[in-house]
Amino acid sequence: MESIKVALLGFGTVGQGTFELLVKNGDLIANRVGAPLQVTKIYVRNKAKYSHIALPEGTQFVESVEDVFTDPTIQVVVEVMGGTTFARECVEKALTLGKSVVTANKDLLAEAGPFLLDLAAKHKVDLRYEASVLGGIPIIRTLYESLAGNRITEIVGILNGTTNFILSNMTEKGAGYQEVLAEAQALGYAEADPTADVEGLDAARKLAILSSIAFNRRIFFEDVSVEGITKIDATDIAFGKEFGYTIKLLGIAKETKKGLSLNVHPSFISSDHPLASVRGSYNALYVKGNGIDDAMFYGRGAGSLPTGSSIVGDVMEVAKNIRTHHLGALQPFYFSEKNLYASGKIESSYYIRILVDNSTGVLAKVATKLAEQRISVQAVTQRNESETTSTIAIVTSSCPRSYIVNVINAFNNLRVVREVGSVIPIMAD
Ligand SMILES: NC(=O)C1=CN([C@@H]2O[C@H](COP(=O)(O)OP(=O)(O)OC[C@H]3O[C@@H](n4cnc5c(N)ncnc54)[C@H](OP(=O)(O)O)[C@@H]3O)[C@@H](O)[C@H]2O)C=CC1
Ligand SMILES: N[C@@H](CC=O)C(=O)O
Repeated sequence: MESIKVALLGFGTVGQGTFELLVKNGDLIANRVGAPLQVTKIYVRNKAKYSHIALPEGTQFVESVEDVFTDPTIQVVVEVMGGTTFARECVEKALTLGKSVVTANKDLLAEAGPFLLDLAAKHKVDLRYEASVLGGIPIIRTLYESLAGNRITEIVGILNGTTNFILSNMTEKGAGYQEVLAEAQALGYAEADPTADVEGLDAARKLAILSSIAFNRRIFFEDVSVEGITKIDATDIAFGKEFGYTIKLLGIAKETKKGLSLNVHPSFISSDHPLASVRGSYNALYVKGNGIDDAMFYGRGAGSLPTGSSIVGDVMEVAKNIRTHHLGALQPFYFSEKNLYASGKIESSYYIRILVDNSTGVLAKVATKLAEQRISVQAVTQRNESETTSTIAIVTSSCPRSYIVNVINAFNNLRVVREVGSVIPIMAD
């Protein structure tokens, strides 16, 4: 039986996980596809870097990407380099040459996904990207196919493994931010530039990709309002625990009467909420649909083999389509013209932390400012920091974000307030 030839572009964490699975599960994969899959070429910039790796017969490293494009036997190109410039050139070229593409590149998908999907359809080839969102959790195809009969109203998720690993370790072990970030990098969870993880950009890209499918719109990274975890510190985590909350970086896309709102920001959630128990590099997505009601998808959101698992699943689907002449059958369905509601205008309860002078009546002054903005308080706690200062942590009732912006301005003008620290939305159960 003739094998289906595959090329890898890039051989880092994900490239190596993909290759390992294709080799070690080769028999099983061949049986399931109906033909063996063979990686014949792996494009890398510098072969010498990989000289310690013994490749099986029939697989070679190449240092020119043209060796892949000019090889007519290669039908599937797996792009696992990352970035949006060279990677985009390669993906466009492969599709235009009639080669199907599988990629894990959320940066590229969130920037140009709709364009690339149209290009794939035009050239009657497949573009698959399961690995671009939630690592090993099969969510793209689930939304695309299994949940296609639902009108989806909301998706809420922990979409980034690195930040979840950092926040879990800070919460459970009292670990320091920098130390845990370095560990996440060593484990292969973080992006080449981890700013994308900790500033929430990676989660925002994933939310754009998921929302495009769930809400049938062309949604891009720029449509998402983003805030990362860099301002969260141990004090907030400790106060959160006192109030019964756990901190998570959430991606939330919600249909409202005014349109779709898309937000990524740190959020307190009740410690009893199922998302609170999603720890370490695990990710999860909550989906609300008018048929399924609520469903939660959970698993490893990053790492070599989990992400490789999603890539291999996609390569197998493409290979089956090659065998059955069904390439290009999976068309994107962008048909909704609904407006985006200004993201960032989140109505919810909020946690506010302020540093104040230890003067008489300080709590009453703070309460007056809250009342003036029509904000009612659910809980409040005060902790002495020194002889002259203390921290006040407040949990408000649900109110529009604009009320919170106003009260923060008012606090900043209050002489007894030394500093307004964190302001964190609290997700309703
Ligand atoms: N790590 C993870 O858990 C996940 C990653 N992803 C995505 O998968 C993709 C790859 O990530 P990951 O494997 O972690 O990244 P790595 O940095 O580990 O690997 C990237 C590989 O691509 C190569 N590469 C980068 N740029 C070029 C280029 N211009 N020409 C040739 N080779 C290039 C690198 O080569 P060199 O060694 O020469 O730099 C390296 O081999 C990214 O899009 C990432 O966002 C998606 C889900 C999970
Ligand atoms: N850096 C990403 C990798 C997977 O997408 C993450 O931490 O989730």
